[in-house]
Amino acid sequence: MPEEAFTNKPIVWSIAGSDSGGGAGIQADLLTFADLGCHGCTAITANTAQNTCAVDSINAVSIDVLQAQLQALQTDLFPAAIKVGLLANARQVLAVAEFLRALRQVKPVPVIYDPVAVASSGAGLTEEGIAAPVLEQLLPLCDLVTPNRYELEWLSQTAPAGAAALIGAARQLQSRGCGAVLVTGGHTQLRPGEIADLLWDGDKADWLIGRAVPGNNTHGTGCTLSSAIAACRALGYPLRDACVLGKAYVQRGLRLANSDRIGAGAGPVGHCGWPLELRDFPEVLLPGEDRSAAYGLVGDVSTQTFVQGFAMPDSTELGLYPVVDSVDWLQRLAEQGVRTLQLRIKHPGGDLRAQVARAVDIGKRHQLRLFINDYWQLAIECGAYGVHLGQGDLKTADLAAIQAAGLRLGISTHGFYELLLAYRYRPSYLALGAVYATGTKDMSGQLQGPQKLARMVALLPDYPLVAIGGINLQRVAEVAASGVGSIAVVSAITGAEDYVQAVADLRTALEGAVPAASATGLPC
Ligand SMILES: Cc1ncc(COP(=O)(O)OP(=O)(O)O)c(N)n1
Ligand SMILES: Cc1ncsc1CCOP(=O)(O)O
Ligand SMILES: [Mg+2]
Repeated sequence: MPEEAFTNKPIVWSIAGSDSGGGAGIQADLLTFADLGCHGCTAITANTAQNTCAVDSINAVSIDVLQAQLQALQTDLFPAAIKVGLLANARQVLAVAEFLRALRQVKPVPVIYDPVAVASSGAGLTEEGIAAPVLEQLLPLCDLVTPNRYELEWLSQTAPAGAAALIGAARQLQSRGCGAVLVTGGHTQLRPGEIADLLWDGDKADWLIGRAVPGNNTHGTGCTLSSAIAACRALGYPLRDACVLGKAYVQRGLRLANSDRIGAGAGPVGHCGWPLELRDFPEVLLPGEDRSAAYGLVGDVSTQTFVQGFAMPDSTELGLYPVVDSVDWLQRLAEQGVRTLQLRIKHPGGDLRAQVARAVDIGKRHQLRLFINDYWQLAIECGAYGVHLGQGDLKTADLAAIQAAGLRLGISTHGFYELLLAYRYRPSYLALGAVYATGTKDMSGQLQGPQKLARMVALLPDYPLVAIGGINLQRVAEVAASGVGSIAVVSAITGAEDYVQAVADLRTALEGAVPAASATGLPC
């Protein structure tokens, strides 16, 4: 392996207990960090004696020993994210909170807290009386808290029955000062066969619905989930993407470890590498779905009818896809033989309807796959080939009308969560971006880079996918290595000195490019 493979790994800490059985606690955390490409460090809070059947003893370390570990790490191995797990007593909670508060002054770091209080075997893992210091001192320092149903009851002091009550309890817990709450669904099936995690970020409730995996190898799922989320935050994934990836990682571990026989009790969940298969990823529950009621979303703000399945393009490979702001540009590029095009008018002047009608006419004459950005009503009225919508538009556009009119639908996505959300509609294509920074549109906070792009493309290898954002001739090969079937460009064509040459060069580069398994940045 080349030397660079060992450098630049983000450092993630686990402040948690040791599981002598090797299935949970820091043992699971370290396996997870390594699996996801991070370097794990530990500050051990307790040296538990346990196996797959029972927890025999907890054995908390002293505050001095805990602080010594944290100090040693801080001076040399500053973290990119921290996972906090088992804290054995109130003194440890206070010591960790004090340390995290001071660390925050040096540099803010994402903190993911898995409030381990009860093992899956039912054994209590902490002393009584830690809820108050957790709520008052620790919670406000956490970006995400990941309770299971029992831990949610413990911390919210409620016994939520049903989905709506779970949302209420999650909201209440988040209001104590943490950034977000992810309630894991392993102990409650709101619908048969579905294991749904609830993410409340202070703004919005999201249900991430996974399929139940039969089997007994569930030990360490909570630890693994929270450490996978911490690893993904350290790798630069935003919170929602990190939650989706963490859940997929656990799902993969449950699926692949299913046949393992380790110990006589609940065996350890597997640690089986980066999730690259769609079947391990959760579905994002969408407004208007039939099953919304089971997830407590009855009476929600949405008045949308949920529809799935839009007319598909004639090919999954849409090729070079220029996005232009005028009918004249459409005409010029159609004459160059470009087949996929988008009219994206951001500063309308003159008669918009007439422009869309002219564009549709050019599209028909040249047999274009012509998508109209934003103006979906005009696109329907003028009989366009398709429309392109952003994530925000999904809340307001009449998707049922677009589907009924037979128009194709392309949807913008920025990361794993939005990709999974948009895929639920089964649109005609999914756009992934912004791959690189671009002067055309402010995409700060939404940049993916070629490696994340490749990891997303891997989920949908046979679906029409479009990469967009900062793509130019020099970058085509790197983008195409992801396996994406189309690249959308604005300035690489409309800002070129010679657009005819630019079109020819981009097409040649795209046609000559080859998908590469190494584009995911993972061992092949
Ligand atoms: C192919 C393609 N992908 C993404 C976009 C961006 O669309 P949207 O999110 O609607 O943002 P605006 O283009 O409206 O600024 C796109 N236009 N085309
Ligand atoms: C519209 C849009 N959506 C995401 S990035 C982008 C702009 C792409 O423009 P360019 O190809 O010039 O970077
Ligand atoms: Mg738009």
